[in-house]
Amino acid sequence: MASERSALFIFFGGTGDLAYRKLYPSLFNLYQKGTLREKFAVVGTARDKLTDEKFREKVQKSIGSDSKEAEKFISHFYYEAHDVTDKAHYSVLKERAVELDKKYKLQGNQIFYLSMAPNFFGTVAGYLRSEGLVNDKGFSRLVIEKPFGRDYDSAKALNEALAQSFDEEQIFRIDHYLGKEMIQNIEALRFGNTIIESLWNNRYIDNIQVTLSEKLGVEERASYYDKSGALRDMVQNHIMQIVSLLAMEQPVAFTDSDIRAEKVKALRSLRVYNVAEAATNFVRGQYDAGGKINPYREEDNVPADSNTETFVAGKLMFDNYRWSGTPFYIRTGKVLADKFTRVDVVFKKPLVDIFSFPGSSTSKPLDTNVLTLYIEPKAGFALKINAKNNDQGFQTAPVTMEYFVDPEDSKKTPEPYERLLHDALKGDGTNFSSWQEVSYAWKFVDQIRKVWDLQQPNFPNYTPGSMGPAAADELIERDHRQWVYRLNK
Ligand SMILES: NC(=O)C1=CN([C@@H]2O[C@H](COP(=O)(O)OP(=O)(O)OC[C@H]3O[C@@H](n4cnc5c(N)ncnc54)[C@H](OP(=O)(O)O)[C@@H]3O)[C@@H](O)[C@H]2O)C=CC1
Ligand SMILES: O=C1O[C@H](COP(=O)(O)O)[C@@H](O)[C@H](O)[C@H]1O
Repeated sequence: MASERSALFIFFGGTGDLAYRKLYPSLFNLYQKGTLREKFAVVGTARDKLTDEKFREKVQKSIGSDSKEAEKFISHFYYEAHDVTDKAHYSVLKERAVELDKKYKLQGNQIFYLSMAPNFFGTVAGYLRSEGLVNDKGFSRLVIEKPFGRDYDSAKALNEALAQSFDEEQIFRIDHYLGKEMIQNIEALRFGNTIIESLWNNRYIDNIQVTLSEKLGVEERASYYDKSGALRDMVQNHIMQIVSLLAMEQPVAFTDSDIRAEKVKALRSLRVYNVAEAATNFVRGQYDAGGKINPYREEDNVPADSNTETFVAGKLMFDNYRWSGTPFYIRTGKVLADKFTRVDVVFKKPLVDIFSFPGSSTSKPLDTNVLTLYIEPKAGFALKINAKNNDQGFQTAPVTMEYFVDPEDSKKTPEPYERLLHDALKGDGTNFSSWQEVSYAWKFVDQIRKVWDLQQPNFPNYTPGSMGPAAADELIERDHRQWVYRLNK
């Protein structure tokens, strides 16, 4: 059993899709594992008028269990109809908080989870402080969903608003990719293995490829997505976080402040493109019709002339000693060939290939060594190396050494939101984005956006089930390279 933690959770947006689909089931997992037991309470808030009983019924449905344990868990849930813009009503929340703190012996510990439209984040944070909900008896932490702004300026304004009420150590900016098992494994793999970290630089690595591929379209989130696009939705946060973990130097210690410091240093050395560079190094796409899929422009809540990108590919360059000259290629998109996330680390070939030489028929040229980190759906690593084939003669052939997490063990792997809620309870910010990380990521992404906003895209330009527009292949082929994951044409 895990050690028990005590806290009051107040969810703003407590009746929303994310709360029911991810947050309450994650809390239930923490309950089953003993992190939450007796000393916790949850207040769900939204404008809808629900009784505690009705809310508990909905939570029970969301956790998909009516066991005795589930019943006990749900008895810790309460509901308060609350419009976050109604300043006067925060006193009602405060009364509830005080009452529940006493009832469950919560020692003043509070987690305020903002799971609602981001335009409310500043308002809620301000009223939590001004109306006296934030106390200094225990801890008061603010967990914030994405998106954190829509460009650097709006993110900065939001951060300044939050900073008036909460210190940086109290703010936990969610990036659910940081809660994924194999993303967390990047640090273990790099800093736990001399054979990997000693080669982890521009002398041995030719390029790194990060692919976040989605099979589904925008589904019911189109009204949000159409104002965001893939660059803001996936690149500014998830991809920039993955890239910074891949690029950073070894932290002094495995602590949140040391890791964040190294990620920030890496992001500071990321080359921020000028207009011409941004136009050359980034491509965008929007899906057309294909199979049973309608074109993006015909999705519900998408304008018929939408120029929102549903695909991005780009090349990132770090100007530092470790990475100078080694590109990081990234891509992400909706309705692509499959749902998966992977990182391919492509090593340089030996300077001299003694097994094949012009005119020789003895061996094919050596293949490239590739280390693939499979993030999802399968979790593991594979290393492609050259070996002698099993023959009388002497020919080399690529073979793969691989490790995959056993599917049975995978089922026990905590969901990202479970890990992140657990970390927030512990006060561990390692797997949350710091303001500095967010700000450098926006500064980089803003330059791409600036160029794209000036030019009309030629949309739609890719077929569902493909790996994006032809321009994504051209981007990498121009450098005489190829995507490691590609479809047979
Ligand atoms: N859903 C998802 O898969 C993901 C969501 N996110 C982020 O999580 C956050 C929540 O998303 P999601 O759950 O999908 O959103 P929903 O639209 O499903 O839920 C919004 C919630 O906010 C409440 N709300 C809206 N206006 C007010 C108000 N003035 N006062 C009080 N409550 C209000 C709504 O209830 P009511 O209308 O009754 O007030 C509802 O509970 C967003 O920031 C989103 O970007 C991030 C990643 C994935
Ligand atoms: O943050 C987001 O992520 C999801 C993809 O997450 P995953 O864990 O399923 O890979 C994406 O669909 C969504 O558009 C975006 O907002």
